[in-house]
Amino acid sequence: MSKSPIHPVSSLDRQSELENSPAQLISLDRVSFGYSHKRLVLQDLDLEIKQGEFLTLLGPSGCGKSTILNLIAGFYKPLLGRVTHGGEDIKGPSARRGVVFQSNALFDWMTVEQNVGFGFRFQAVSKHERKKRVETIIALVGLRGNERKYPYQLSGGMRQRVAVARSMVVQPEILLMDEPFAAVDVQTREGLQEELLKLHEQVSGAILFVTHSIEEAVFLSDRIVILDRNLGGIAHDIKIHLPEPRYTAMNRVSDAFNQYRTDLYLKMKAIE
Ligand SMILES: Nc1ncnc2c1ncn2[C@@H]1O[C@H](COP(=O)(O)OP(=O)(O)OP(=O)(O)O)[C@@H](O)[C@H]1O
Repeated sequence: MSKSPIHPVSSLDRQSELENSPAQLISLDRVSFGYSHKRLVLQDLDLEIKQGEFLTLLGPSGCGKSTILNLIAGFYKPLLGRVTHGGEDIKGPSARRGVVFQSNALFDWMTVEQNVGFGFRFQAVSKHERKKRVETIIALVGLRGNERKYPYQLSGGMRQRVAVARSMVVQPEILLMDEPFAAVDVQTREGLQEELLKLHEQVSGAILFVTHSIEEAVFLSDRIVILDRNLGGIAHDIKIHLPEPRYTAMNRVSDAFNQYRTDLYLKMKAIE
């Protein structure tokens, strides 16, 4: 991604910045939700996401991670309680909230830059501004030089970068990512994680990330929430303090990383 200088910030600075920020971006307030009358997936759930925060949802299969993401995206409405963005009820999808899934449909007949530019479909942005923003985001996700390629000419990792760029080009206040790197090989996945952290440093949005991987969650997040299927809610809410810049390889092997991993593994085992 971009080679612009990144100023190292200590993890304490980053965490205290988030702690001192009064700005709650997204709020789930006593939310209950179920797909049928027989079972509530979420029960009386409270969750807040701050501006700029990188929050990951972890938990056993079926605990409701994607459901929370879809409620915030505006694809579903809560049965009870409120889901708000900047204090206003979320009534449907909005460009203020970008969504990236495990596999994203790119338009096969459009080039990379046309696919990315498609993010503007609901926005009144001048042609000049569009072009500038498409160029910038393509550089940020490491796709410079591939602007004229078609999806069939790209690897799986590159296609995911296009999907991320398309969601971010409209500068959403939060990016909702549902297992976005689950379908790519391990090495590509590590590269994408590092690039996402750099992107997150350079654009001022929050990220809500869903994954099954404890390692991925620890490497990426400011905060991890573990959901418990039986509670229909939050079992643990953990702040992650790792040295900045977060994307360095050391952060995958340090003692602090291993301690978080062990702690989260045991917590997950206890609720499975
Ligand atoms: N469209 C749907 N219709 C009916 N039930 C659904 C639907 N989507 C999800 N569910 C059920 O709701 C529960 C929560 O699903 P959800 O996908 O939110 O969990 P998850 O934690 O993201 O799971 P996974 O880790 O397996 O992706 C599961 O029991 C699932 O089977």
